[in-house]
Amino acid sequence: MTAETPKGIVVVGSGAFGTALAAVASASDKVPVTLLTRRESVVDDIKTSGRNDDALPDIDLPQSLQVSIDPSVLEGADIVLFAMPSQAQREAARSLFGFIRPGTDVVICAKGIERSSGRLLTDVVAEELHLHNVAVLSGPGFAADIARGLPTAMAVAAETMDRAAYLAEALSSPTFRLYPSADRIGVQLGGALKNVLAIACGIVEGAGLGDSARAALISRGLAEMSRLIAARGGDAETVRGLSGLGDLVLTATSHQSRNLRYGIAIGREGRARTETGELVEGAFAASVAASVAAELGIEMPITHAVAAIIDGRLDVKSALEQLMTRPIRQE
Ligand SMILES: NC(=O)C1=CN([C@@H]2O[C@H](COP(=O)(O)OP(=O)(O)OC[C@H]3O[C@@H](n4cnc5c(N)ncnc54)[C@H](OP(=O)(O)O)[C@@H]3O)[C@@H](O)[C@H]2O)C=CC1
Ligand SMILES: O=C(CO)COP(=O)(O)O
Repeated sequence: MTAETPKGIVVVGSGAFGTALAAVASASDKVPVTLLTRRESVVDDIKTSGRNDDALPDIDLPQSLQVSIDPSVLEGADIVLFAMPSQAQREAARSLFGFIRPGTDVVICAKGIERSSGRLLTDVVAEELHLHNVAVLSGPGFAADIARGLPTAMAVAAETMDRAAYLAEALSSPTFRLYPSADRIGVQLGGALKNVLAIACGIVEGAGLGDSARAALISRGLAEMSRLIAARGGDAETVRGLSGLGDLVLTATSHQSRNLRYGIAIGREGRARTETGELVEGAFAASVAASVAAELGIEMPITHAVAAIIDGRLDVKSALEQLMTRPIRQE
């Protein structure tokens, strides 16, 4: 482990996850933490009530947490967490480029793939910020649980294991434990693909297809994840970890998950809804993951079925028939 300690952490994005990460990082009082928001109302709420009720209702935030609307706070940070939705990461990086110092550790805290290009978010943000040390934090943990101080463990992957260990040490607290990894591809694709599979599990639940079908989806879904991770140059073993199996089990079974709830609504109605009503990362990831898999010649039948249902090309009944009548293969 490294003896280096950060001087300041800024979390960009005052939604549920950004607020939770800022809360847990400042609760340990190791280093000054600022939540950077775009909304004056969030600054007012946190300063007057000590809460961000829009994002995390009824959760008291640590008094030491600072909040600002001024991007120049980034100039004093050596660790910056990017906690906005996947499809907003490029735009956020572009708009903040002039404020982030060279050498800053930027950590992506979103679960997705760029929809327009199929690229990993670490590559997208590195390109916009002209940085190479862009890391990713992912794994099982609902924002409300993290902010309440319930025990949570996630993975943080960086360019080197040393850098990941430094970030894990800097961002962990007695209730939030980070495991370092050098597999940015595996950790990132695990986080993005588990959302697609959580939608599939929701469809199964909503359509009343039973718990046995859910278990089959989790298991075969993991096989899809590991194939794509390996084909993109990651370590297929990463899928057994927090950002693969861990997060898939959480989001495929907990009704706190927006992806699962979206899938349940589809399963009940028999076809996709055009409006998700809240952020559903898997609805963005499904078709791009299916296209990337097709380009690489990787079989991902569950991902393809979810993409086709969401795009309105297939109803739930036909998707199930297609999946169940595929040629029998060795597991
Ligand atoms: N919620 C959870 O339990 C968890 C979420 N995640 C991941 O975290 C990511 C964010 O999710 P979550 O926090 O739930 O989403 P929310 O919908 O709660 O919040 C998203 C936030 O992103 C901000 N935002 C959007 N675009 C930009 C931008 N260009 N620059 C700065 N801020 C921006 C919005 O700010 P504004 O209000 O100003 O519009 C909003 O506050 C997702 O990828 C999700 O998968 C990961 C683990 C747990
Ligand atoms: O990623 C999450 C928990 O690990 C949050 O899941 P949802 O985005 O489905 O709510």
